Amino acid sequence: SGAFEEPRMVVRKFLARPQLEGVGAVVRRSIGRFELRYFDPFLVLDEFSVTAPAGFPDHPHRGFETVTYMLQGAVTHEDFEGHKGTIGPGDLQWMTAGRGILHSEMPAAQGTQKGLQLWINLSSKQKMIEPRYQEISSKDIAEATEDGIKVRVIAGEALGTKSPVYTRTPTMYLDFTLKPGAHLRQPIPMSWNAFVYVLEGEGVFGSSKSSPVTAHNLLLLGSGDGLEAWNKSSKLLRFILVGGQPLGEPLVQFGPFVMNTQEEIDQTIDDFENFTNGFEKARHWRSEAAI
Ligand SMILES: Nc1ccc(F)c(C(=O)c2c[nH]c3ncc(Cl)cc23)c1F
Ligand SMILES: [Fe+3]
Repeated sequence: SGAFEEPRMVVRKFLARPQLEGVGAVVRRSIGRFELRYFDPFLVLDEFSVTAPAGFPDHPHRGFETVTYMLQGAVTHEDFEGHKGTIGPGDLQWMTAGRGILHSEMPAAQGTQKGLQLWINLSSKQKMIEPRYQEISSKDIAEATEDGIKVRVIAGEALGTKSPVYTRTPTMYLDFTLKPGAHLRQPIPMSWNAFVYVLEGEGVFGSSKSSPVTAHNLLLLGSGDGLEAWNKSSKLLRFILVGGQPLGEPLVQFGPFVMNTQEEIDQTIDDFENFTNGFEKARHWRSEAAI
């Protein structure tokens, strides 16, 4: 197929550096750090690394979705509704917190567990919906290969392959591995915000003349109808391409509470402290994994 009408170029690049999060866990936060507070509709992208006894003990969420994708090892999650499970290597958990979740996310095995957690904002109309989970095991994740390119379709569509994940905020989330010499052309809806996060190797993005980008770098893409990428190195290149339809709504965030007005945040804090409006079961619940 021909090149794009308007190929998206890299407009900003951030190297995500390790910082502490949870209890003793380390995350490389790219979106959500001071210099890149919100990239509508995305609130946080954490590349996390956690070794027991560290972890993410009991904490709440309201008003958005968390997408946990394991790269190595496994994490056990359990919430105040009694929903419990283990997300293993390559598995996906798409959690719609909606009106409220209280849960823990702890290492499920010895050694270092690594993965990505993306926070996607919900529209004002959807912020107080019932919590929902979409969980897909690694073997069931839609995958396609073509011309030295392998894609695992977490959300959206690529190389003619679609993910079953329902995205309340329209989102694409693609995990690409390019062999040396491979060249990718991936369409992206014109109106969506999109970024690349490099996981492994080094890649050339946007223009074939731009300089190679290495792991742990987040690339904000400018406007356009698609992304071109090249692997001009001798090693494998692995990166995620994520795009989403901007919500264009006011944002007021207080840690893991993300609403549209200060009043809604005050109400949320009140709900969490008084166990109301979706936090009822937070009154007596503690995770078994509590340290
Ligand atoms: N303090 C605090 C406050 C709010 C949180 F949501 C969290 C938290 O749970 C995480 C933040 N990044 C993450 N990456 C991966 C995983 Cl599995 C969990 C998290 C946390 F730790
Ligand atoms: Fe969480």
